[in-house]
Amino acid sequence: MGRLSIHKLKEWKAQGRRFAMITAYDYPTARLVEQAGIPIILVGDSLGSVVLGYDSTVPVTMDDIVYHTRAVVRATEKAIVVADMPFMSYQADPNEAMRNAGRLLKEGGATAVKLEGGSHIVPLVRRMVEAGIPVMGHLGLTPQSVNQFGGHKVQGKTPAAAAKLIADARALEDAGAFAVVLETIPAPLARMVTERLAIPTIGIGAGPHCDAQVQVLHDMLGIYDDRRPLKHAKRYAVLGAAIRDAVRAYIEEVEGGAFPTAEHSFEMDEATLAELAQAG
Ligand SMILES: Nc1nc(=O)c2c([nH]1)NC[C@@H]1CN(c3ccc(C(=O)N[C@@H](CCC(=O)O)C(=O)O)cc3)CN21
Ligand SMILES: CC(C)C(=O)C(=O)O
Ligand SMILES: [Mg+2]
Repeated sequence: MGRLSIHKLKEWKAQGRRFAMITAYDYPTARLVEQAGIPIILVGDSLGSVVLGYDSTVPVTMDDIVYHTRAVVRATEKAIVVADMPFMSYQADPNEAMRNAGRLLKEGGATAVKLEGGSHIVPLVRRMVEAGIPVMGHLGLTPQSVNQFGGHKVQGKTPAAAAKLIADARALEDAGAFAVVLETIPAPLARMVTERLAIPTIGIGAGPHCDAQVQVLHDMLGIYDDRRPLKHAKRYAVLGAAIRDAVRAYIEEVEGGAFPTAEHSFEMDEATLAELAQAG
């Protein structure tokens, strides 16, 4: 049967059908999100924050993304798997960018790649699409530029910044991008972009009018229930507390001798045991 086609997404938009994308970085979580019916999985460079413990996405490498993409691809058969191109894997040199994008498809097994940025990456996006590499765009709060922005701040708030974002979105569509992520921008601006494009917009902190939404899995699942929740994220579960409680119960049972019992232990037959005892 194969994976969902990227071309379906434009049809879904035309039909007014909304959809969800979610991040996953490993085999068990990718399996679970596919079983739940997610059509698109993003192997986001947010893995730097949520699984590798960095305080931004800047340190994430090509090798990190390839490694995690392979695990996600092994776990799934239907979902479109999009791999984030990490910081400095496409900004320095277009030829290197092409080879890196190729690696994500050839070695990683991804269906598509995602790049942050607007008009300045449009020629590269066109070249990738012409080479057979499906590209998802990413505008607004592009976390790889956190040091340029001076923090994770709402983008596109001034008339000039909003106009630039709309122009960038159009340029990405013209270059052949199959969808565009809009991150942390005012909801009315995301609505305007959504109305003006034929390709789907995928929002995160971009309001309810986008064609699709994306969330970081670990935020949704409440893995970090001790941190202040990000405004754009909604906790659909509190797995942090559930994991901590389970590990506490395990520690207590080991320390108190309640685990393991016969139920989780293996027997030996009486004859072998007798022979062993005799041998001294
Ligand atoms: N766990 C996690 N979730 C994410 O969505 C995420 C990451 N990590 N790491 C990579 C980037 C960084 N992102 C971030 C990080 C912080 C804010 C933040 O602090 N937002 C403020 C609102 C910003 C404003 O008011 O201008 C907030 O209060 O949530 C937003 C996006 C999004 N991505
Ligand atoms: C938040 C999404 C859009 C992302 O780029 C990531 O998870 O890295
Ligand atoms: Mg990312």
